[in-house]
Amino acid sequence: MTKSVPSDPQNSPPLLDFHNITVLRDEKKVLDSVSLKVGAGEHIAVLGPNGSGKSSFIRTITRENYPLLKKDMRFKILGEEVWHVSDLRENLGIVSADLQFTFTRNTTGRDVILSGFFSSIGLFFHHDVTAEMNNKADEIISFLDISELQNRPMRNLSTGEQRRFLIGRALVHEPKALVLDEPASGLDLFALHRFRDTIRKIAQSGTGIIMVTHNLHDIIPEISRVVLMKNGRFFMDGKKEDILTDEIIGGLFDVPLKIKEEDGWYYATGY
Ligand SMILES: Nc1ncnc2c1ncn2[C@@H]1O[C@H](COP(=O)(O)OP(=O)(O)OP(=O)(O)O)[C@@H](O)[C@H]1O
Repeated sequence: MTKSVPSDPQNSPPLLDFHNITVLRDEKKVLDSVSLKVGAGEHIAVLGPNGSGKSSFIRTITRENYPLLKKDMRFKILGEEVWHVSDLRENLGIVSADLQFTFTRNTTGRDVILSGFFSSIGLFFHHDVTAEMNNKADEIISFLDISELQNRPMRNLSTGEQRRFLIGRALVHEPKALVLDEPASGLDLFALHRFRDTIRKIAQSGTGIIMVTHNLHDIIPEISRVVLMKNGRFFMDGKKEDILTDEIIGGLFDVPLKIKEEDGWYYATGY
């Protein structure tokens, strides 16, 4: 059965409440005693260099990674410690390049969106697609402006086009938050522009955003909080304008650089 979670951010439990979480993969600590609380409806970016543990963090949210059991750990999502993965996926819309890779096949874009109702990779004979599901898919397809692409197989769509169908799939359950892993990778300038507009609209509608990235320019103006990650640890967490400075970001990536801000967007230059 689907868990019911209150939708009013003021009265909702935190989206994430992690305390002292350690994850081992082949004896390597990919997350090393991390703690992070993210409020309902909050928009945050986790920024870190290659190999810092960002994807491991996302896989821990999506319960593909499990933390070591410790006495004082907390591992809550939307107020709950224990989740069935399918319930979790209804509450969190996940978009990642990993997921996109699994969908690069003959499934049509529309079926990719509909498969979100069944937490499956594509539609199969036992999936009973109702009129209500089809109506929701139509609504999302119109919101994302992908109606002309909907009947094409995913493998014939560009990276940016595929990404929009994955966002559509993530939206079918009207999730409490979107969880985005390097969401803009592989997009050209036009696709990036469309993608950012879409994520901004979703953020403005009150859906929480948790984005991991190594690119400053993925951080949409709606994201006000930035957490820095290195070597499997979160080592700084604060307001975007306090964190995105020449010294701090230059130190994070070990390269001298200058940060520029324009209309709420941040860019690194001079490296
Ligand atoms: N299964 C595994 N076994 C051993 N080490 C692993 C495993 N998976 C990830 N790692 C290591 O854990 C560290 C964190 O990897 P992760 O993919 O989370 O980093 P990332 O910040 O997402 O990197 P990128 O930006 O390059 O995608 C890396 O050093 C990686 O080599």
